[in-house]
Amino acid sequence: MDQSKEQRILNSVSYNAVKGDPESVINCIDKYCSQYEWAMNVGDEKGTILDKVVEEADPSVALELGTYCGYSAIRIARLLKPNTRLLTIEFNPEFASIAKEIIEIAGLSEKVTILEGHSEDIIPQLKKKYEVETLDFVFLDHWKERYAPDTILLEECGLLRKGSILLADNIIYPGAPEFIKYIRSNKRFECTSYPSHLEYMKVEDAMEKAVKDPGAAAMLF
Ligand SMILES: Nc1ncc2ncn(CCCCCNC(=O)c3cc(-c4ccc(F)cc4)cc(O)c3O)c2n1
Ligand SMILES: [Mg+2]
Repeated sequence: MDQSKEQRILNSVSYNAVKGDPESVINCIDKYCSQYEWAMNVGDEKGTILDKVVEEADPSVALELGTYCGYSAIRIARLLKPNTRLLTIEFNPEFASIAKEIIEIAGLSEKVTILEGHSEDIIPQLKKKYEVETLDFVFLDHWKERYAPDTILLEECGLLRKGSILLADNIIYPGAPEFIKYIRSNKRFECTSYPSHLEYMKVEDAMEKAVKDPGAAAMLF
């Protein structure tokens, strides 16, 4: 049976990356996907935006929707403080198991929990089954048509607090028009657009940050 592209990415990381060094895993995946096979990792240009927003959020509990090979999970988890955690949801079992191995090579298995399933099924379980109170940071990188309904679901499940930060990938390409319409017209969120490029390509793309009730936190003091 021929290997999948994701298996070939794992082979490259396993052979070339320095065990326990997240930066070397990130660089290895970016090198492989720009030189040999394109893959839908957030990449280094948008990854730098992700890094800055994660540092701004300084989350105790972070959620990622759409793990894929674990590239963005590693970018997020390498910036997390001790005793903080990232939960990441992936429904494709092959991707979930490849991501688990790549996250292990990066030495970040303690900080990252991969939850296998559909976001719409797992989000309602986060409070009770995964002992989440509220989410400080959410990275949306799964089905683009699920960005808006899952943001509403996170709200309905009481998982967002004043100051929770959402960051969404692929606002231009493939695009998430319903999400943009929803989030920019919702007075509870303050939105910022970060123009960039599609991973490993010269195609325009962007990320959207949405902070819930930003002013409210400031008004308390
Ligand atoms: N509900 C639920 N719950 C849990 C889940 N886990 C996985 N999924 C499904 C996720 C399926 C992959 C999502 N990501 C993308 O589709 C994506 C695509 C491109 C792209 C593609 C072709 C081009 F020519 C150009 C650009 C680039 C990106 O950066 C992308 O992120 C889930 N869904
Ligand atoms: Mg993406």
